[in-house]
Amino acid sequence: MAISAAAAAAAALSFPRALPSPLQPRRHRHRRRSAEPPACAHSERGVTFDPGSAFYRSDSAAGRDLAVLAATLHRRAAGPSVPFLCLDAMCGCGVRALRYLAQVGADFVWANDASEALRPVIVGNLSRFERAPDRRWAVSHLDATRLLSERYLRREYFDVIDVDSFGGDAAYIRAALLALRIGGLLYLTSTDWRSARGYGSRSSLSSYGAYIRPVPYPNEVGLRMLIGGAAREAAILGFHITPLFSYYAYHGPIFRVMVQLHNGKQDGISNYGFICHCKSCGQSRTFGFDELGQITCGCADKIDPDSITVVGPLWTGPLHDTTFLTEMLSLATEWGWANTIENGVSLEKLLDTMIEESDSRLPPGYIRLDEIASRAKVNSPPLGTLINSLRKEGYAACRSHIGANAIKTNCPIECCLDVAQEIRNLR
Ligand SMILES: C[S@@+](CC[C@H](N)C(=O)[O-])C[C@H]1O[C@@H](n2cnc3c(N)ncnc32)[C@H](O)[C@@H]1O
Repeated sequence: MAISAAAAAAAALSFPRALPSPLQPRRHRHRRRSAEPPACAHSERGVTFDPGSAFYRSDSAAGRDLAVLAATLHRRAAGPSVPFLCLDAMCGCGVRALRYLAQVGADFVWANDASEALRPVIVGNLSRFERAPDRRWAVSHLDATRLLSERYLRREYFDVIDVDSFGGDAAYIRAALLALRIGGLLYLTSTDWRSARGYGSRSSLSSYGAYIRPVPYPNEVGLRMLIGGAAREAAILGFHITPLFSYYAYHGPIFRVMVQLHNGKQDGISNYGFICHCKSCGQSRTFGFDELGQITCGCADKIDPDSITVVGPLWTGPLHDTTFLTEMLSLATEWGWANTIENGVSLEKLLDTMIEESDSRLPPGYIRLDEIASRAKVNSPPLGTLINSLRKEGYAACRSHIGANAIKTNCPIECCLDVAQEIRNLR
């Protein structure tokens, strides 16, 4: 493919020249903003921009809020001595790049989108916020893999890399991990719901190395497939990752995971294995690689091989980091973002549910109330009552931010059905 003059110029950019001094992050005293936002401006948490002709979904604002909160916490933890660098690898109109600049206070933000036609929109949005000579941003129009690989070869690493492609991000994970600083955050997005729901088992196998078949909690499987793909790529490179949060949004639908990169290969990959769901009894279990030959269900119908569905390998550990999410909620509260409802999402409610889901005692998957009701042959028990009853019995139980009318619990299914029947008998 011919390289345009703009692409060649962007490829030649590097941090030391783009930053005033690589060792002295600027204090951002001279921000220039236009007094008048354009007539067609959109706004997210007070930051105005023009989506122009770019692909832009206002519904995805909550996903961007979560990224900004996480990046800000990471920036605070990194301290001011090292420049904080963000890459929005597929920026569309540049809304994420803009928010990393304006809200995270990054020292430098690189906004890239393969489409050169978007240049006026991206540059317009960023330069309305900050113009030369003080500007802390650069715009390029390269294929994301090429940009990430070039930064890696120049040993110029980012603290946050945001990859928001159409479809799945699998093709970019390895290059993104290479261009990330150790300890840095990688925000991955997938809209590949066909793979997550098991309608494209061969496609999920080639993209994420996971053979996915339909199970009753496909959207959680979609998140676990994405984290598992990142865990496998990190292991290949001699690193490992941990998920800070995982977020499924109904619109799209969209799967987003924020993972942190750590140095050092683990012995094998922790929390990486298989989920087995039994259609006969409704129970799910996880299995590691060394239990592969023993995958079965303890229920009476185990003789029916068709009743068992195995998916994986994928991430079988917690979907989120409790401490990190708790800090995100505090920051959202500090900034006044927590108790507002934007595009139908309350960040407080969402983060509260995610914090509950992060309990390490909870296994993968969730059970829908209608399934409990039909197996227990009772009317659907109220969600809150069922959760409280299970907790009283000593089990971990909570709502799922993924399945609206479902619970996550470590209570075995038969016991869960007994509890549901007791609730109904008491009414
Ligand atoms: C889902 S949109 C990005 C939306 C944007 N991140 C937001 O939050 O509004 C995906 C963008 O990726 C760009 N794109 C697709 N493939 C790319 C590639 N290989 N490298 C760089 N950009 C790419 C498209 O031009 C498109 O603007």
